[in-house]
Amino acid sequence: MSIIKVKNLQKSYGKHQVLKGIDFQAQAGEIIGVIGKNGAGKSTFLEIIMTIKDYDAGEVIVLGENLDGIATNRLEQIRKDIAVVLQPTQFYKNLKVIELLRLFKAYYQSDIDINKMIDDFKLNAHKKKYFAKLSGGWKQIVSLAIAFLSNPKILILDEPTTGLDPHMRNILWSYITNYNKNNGGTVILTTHYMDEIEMYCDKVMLINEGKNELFATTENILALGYKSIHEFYLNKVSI
Ligand SMILES: Nc1ncnc2c1ncn2[C@@H]1O[C@H](COP(=O)(O)OP(=O)(O)OP(=O)(O)O)[C@@H](O)[C@H]1O
Repeated sequence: MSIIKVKNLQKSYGKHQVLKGIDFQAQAGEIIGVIGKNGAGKSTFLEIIMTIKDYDAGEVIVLGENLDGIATNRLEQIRKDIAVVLQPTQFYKNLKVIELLRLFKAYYQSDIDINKMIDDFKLNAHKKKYFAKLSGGWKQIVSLAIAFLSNPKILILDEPTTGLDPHMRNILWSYITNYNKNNGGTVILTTHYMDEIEMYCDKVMLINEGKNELFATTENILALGYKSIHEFYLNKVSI
């Protein structure tokens, strides 16, 4: 089942055209990595499909709805099915972890058991700490737990593991892949870590010079003769 379909997507900031024609598709249950150099337009692309940024031309269909001219009530309906984890945020600085989880459980009217979630995410030692005082890795893990409270059909992650140590990266990825396996949810993320693309993503989209230079499975890329996705990236993208 097609979850997201994007055709010839274009977006400029003033005179600076960032996206010059992106074609993209996500099927239910896929994990898709979006890669490209700093400033390539990855976050812009994610913000458009998470419905918080306008675009200039092209077609964007999310959960069967064309975003162009969509009615507000339908947009709100789509947004309920999308959860987003942006880069570590200080938004919640005055709340403790347990308070945050309770707050968002109430907000999403979630029937998820918070105590089980705290166990699953190994948050027992941290649940009474203020969010602002957690390390970057635990902030990301709490943000991910909050995102899961809405039981989203689509999970969008902007550089979820940037700055995390290898264990924290592993823990975060195990939650993401479990969510994907257990709920059949679709995950779309950006990362600069090519090993993560190779290990965890079904497909990869490379944005280069405003276009999707490639949209393929990781197996297909390696079958082209590259030793790794890292080698592929260095070969395809100039500084
Ligand atoms: N609100 C904005 N107004 C003007 N220019 C913007 C705005 N947001 C992004 N840009 C520019 O658009 C380009 C793409 O930015 P974007 O953040 O989408 O890239 P990115 O691929 O996510 O980069 P990075 O890997 O560094 O996070 C950059 O040149 C950026 O400066």
